[in-house]
Amino acid sequence: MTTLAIIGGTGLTQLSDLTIINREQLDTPYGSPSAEFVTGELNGSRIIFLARHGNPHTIAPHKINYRANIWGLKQLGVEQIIAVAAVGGITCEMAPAHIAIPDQIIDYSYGRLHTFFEDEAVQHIDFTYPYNQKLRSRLINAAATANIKISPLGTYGCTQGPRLETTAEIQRMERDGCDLVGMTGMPEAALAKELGIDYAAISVVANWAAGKSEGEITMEEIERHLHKGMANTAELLKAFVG
Ligand SMILES: CSC[C@H]1O[C@H](OP(=O)(O)O)[C@H](O)[C@@H]1O
Ligand code: HPA
Repeated sequence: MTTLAIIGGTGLTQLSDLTIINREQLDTPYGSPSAEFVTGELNGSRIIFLARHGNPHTIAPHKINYRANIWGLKQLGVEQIIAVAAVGGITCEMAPAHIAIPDQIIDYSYGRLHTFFEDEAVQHIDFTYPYNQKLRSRLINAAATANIKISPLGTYGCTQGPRLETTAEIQRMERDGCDLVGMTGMPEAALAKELGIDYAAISVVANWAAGKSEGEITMEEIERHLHKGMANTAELLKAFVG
């Protein structure tokens, strides 16, 4: 049986529907992962859960030890990852609380430890399709089963954070072709690909990106929209594993 992991981000530090079987703290050659790896049953299926920012949420996006997280999951035999990430919505379909299954990435982050291939013979992985197409299709089908409206495509732009973007930055990202903006999609997706783990993402829109609505972005609106978006995400995940 394929071992599936779910990585939770902002608004998803734990899966409330998970029946916990085991919690494991791991060390890796790359240092400590963000949190303990939680094994449990979700809708009758065995999964491993990891809180990307720690539990409680204390690790900023640029401080996450992405290599330790992905290495730890590989050590536990994980072959597939569904990553859940809060995002800002850039294009008009990506309204707050909406869910998208992105198909492309543009990486604007910098200075992150972003590869496992440093000290040995250089390896260049193919990254034409950063997200696994079969996992994406399964997520899209699961959304239909659970009757949740989603966008089946979208380009995710990964910024450095932790600050949010300026209006001009978002305008430039839109010209580049980004539909969504977040801070953690990279190097997470590329590291999974380097280790041969199938990876797909659920992007949950927390707010209109900077300059796409009146005024400034508030944490209050982010929390409100995420509350709704994460309730749908929980249903989507149950349909996906069920
Ligand atoms: C204002 S919330 C920003 C925070 O939320 C996202 O986290 P994650 O991708 O782990 O859900 C975003 O990337 C930022 O880290
Ligand atoms: O507006 C945003 N920008 C970057 N990351 C985010 N995560 C949630 N909202 C945002």
